[in-house]
Amino acid sequence: MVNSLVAILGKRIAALPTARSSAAASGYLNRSGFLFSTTVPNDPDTHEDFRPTSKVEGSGFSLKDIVEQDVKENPVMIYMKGVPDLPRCGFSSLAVRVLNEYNVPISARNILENAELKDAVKTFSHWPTFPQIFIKGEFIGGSDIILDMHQSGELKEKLKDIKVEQENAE
Ligand SMILES: N[C@@H](CCC(=O)N[C@@H](CS)C(=O)NCC(=O)O)C(=O)O
Ligand code: FES
Repeated sequence: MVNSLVAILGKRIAALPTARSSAAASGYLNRSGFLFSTTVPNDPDTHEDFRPTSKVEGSGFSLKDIVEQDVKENPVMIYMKGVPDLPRCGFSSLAVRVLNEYNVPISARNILENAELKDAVKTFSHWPTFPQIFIKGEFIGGSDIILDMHQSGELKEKLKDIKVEQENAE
């Protein structure tokens, strides 16, 4: 699905790459903070090529489609201020620190880089603030909720099978 969408969107989707990280794997983010595969080279020019539109230019895809794909394809997806290695807000930083307690890949987009993406995420989740965390396609909430779930043990339970998938993949 990712590959087919990338093929369809061509260069434009290159400006909306996805980033994956985990406590175990890093070196994943371009400067824009948009999500991209760890195998895609860091391209500092990428974000300058991005011109926000409700439809991704040259395709029938909207930013909502991108968000839908993000949360479907990435078991742990966080929309945040800044990037996991350099959060630009204490709330986003807290959420990343909590998620980094688990051995799971974290995919992220920096909503500070794109106001339309930010609005699209808010509309999609019906949640007004960031960070926003999705696990296995389910909207979880922000930093307060993820911290509560961490402390109660609920997060460990929710991420358990993601960890297993990772271990099996190795
Ligand atoms: N209590 C919230 C804290 C998050 C929060 O209040 N975020 C604010 C400040 S960073 C926000 O995203 N405001 C809306 C905006 O910046 O568009 C949580 O649990 O995530
Ligand atoms: S950017 Fe000010 S509280 Fe998050």
